[in-house]
Amino acid sequence: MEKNTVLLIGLGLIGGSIALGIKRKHEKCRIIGYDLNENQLKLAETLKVIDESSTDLASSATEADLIVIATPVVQTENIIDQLMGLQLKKNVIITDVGSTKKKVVDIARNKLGGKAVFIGGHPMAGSHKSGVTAARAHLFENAFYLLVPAEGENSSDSVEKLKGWLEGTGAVFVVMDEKEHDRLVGIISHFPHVLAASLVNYVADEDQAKGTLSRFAAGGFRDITRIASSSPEMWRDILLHNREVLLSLLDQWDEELGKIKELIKDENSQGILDYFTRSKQFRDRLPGRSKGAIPSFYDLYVDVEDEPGVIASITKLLAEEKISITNIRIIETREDIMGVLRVSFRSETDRQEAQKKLGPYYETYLDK
Ligand SMILES: NC(=O)C1=CN([C@@H]2O[C@H](COP(=O)(O)OP(=O)(O)OC[C@H]3O[C@@H](n4cnc5c(N)ncnc54)[C@H](O)[C@@H]3O)[C@@H](O)[C@H]2O)C=CC1
Ligand SMILES: O=C(O)C(=O)Cc1ccc(O)cc1
Repeated sequence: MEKNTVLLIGLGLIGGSIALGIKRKHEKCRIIGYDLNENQLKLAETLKVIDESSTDLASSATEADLIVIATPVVQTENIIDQLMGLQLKKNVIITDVGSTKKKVVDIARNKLGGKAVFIGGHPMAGSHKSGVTAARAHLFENAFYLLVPAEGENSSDSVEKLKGWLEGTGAVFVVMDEKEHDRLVGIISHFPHVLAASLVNYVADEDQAKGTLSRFAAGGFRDITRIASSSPEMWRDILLHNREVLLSLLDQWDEELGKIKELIKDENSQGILDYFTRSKQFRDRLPGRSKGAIPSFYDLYVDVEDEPGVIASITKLLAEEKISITNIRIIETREDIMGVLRVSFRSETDRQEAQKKLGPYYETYLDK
């Protein structure tokens, strides 16, 4: 039987993770990678994220049964344009992974017109890291994966086929239309990135003279600005694509800030308390790591004394149980005595076992 062929265009964090996810359930398929950046392409092959690399997009596309476009969203528009002029396989499915859907799906609908089935895709997990070295097969485990078929309900067979291809990602698929998609992710993902960047830039401007603010920047500031370390190019493209939604959210935001401004001005103690209580209640009820837009990293926080050998002691305990660590980092020093170590695992089971093993020796907790 002929081997199914997948073409992955753009081998960064997301493209690489999709390739690894596809291989989990389709071991025999052939994954061809294409990337404008030769280094990423070579790395992807060396790391066995893809089976072979291509420098000829056109000829690889004509061999593919599935084409996944995993480039920044403005590039995705150009790539659909290029694919349009080619003689593609009859039943090829084209999908993307971009954070915005309206522009891309509109273009696909107008340009591909029956030549191929286009189903927009958006895995709702990721990281502030870029590049194929950060790619992980489990990156999307239990995360929502939004699907936006260009042909609406007419493409339900193809949607099932695509879900089959992507089954190994472990994601939870939800189908919606492009308008609903862009508003939803505009609110819960794009807008928070704008706020994080603006907060950091504000502090940076204020900090210029003395450099004291960043020295004292506490956990809260770090927590809500982590995503400001994401790729500027990727976020530029997202803002250009989701312009209308973001402009309307910024207007509404003025109103929201106006409310708390009034409460402070009026020294309205009860009002301020209610404001924070309401937000705490909503935040506390958000789904945990099992589902949602928060990336599925399995982190365990460990209180440790800031002294030599502490990391070695923890890794030794975990090694005794053969629990693999994917990352380990000291994230905070408290009063120069205690530190918080964040240890990341591959799965929820590993995290639970680690907590059990470290429990008798260290105080551990799941959320910082
Ligand atoms: N980073 C994240 O957390 C998430 C990103 N996304 C979406 O995934 C897409 C990719 O993002 P990342 O993987 O994070 O970026 P990345 O920067 O890690 O990878 C993008 C890759 O695309 C390549 N590329 C750019 N233009 C190209 C072109 N015209 N032809 C071929 N290759 C090209 C780059 O060389 C790079 O290797 C973006 O559209 C983004 O909106 C979706 C969910 C999460
Ligand atoms: O790391 C984070 O907090 C993210 O926000 C990841 C992310 C980035 C872009 C997306 O379209 C979806 C998820």
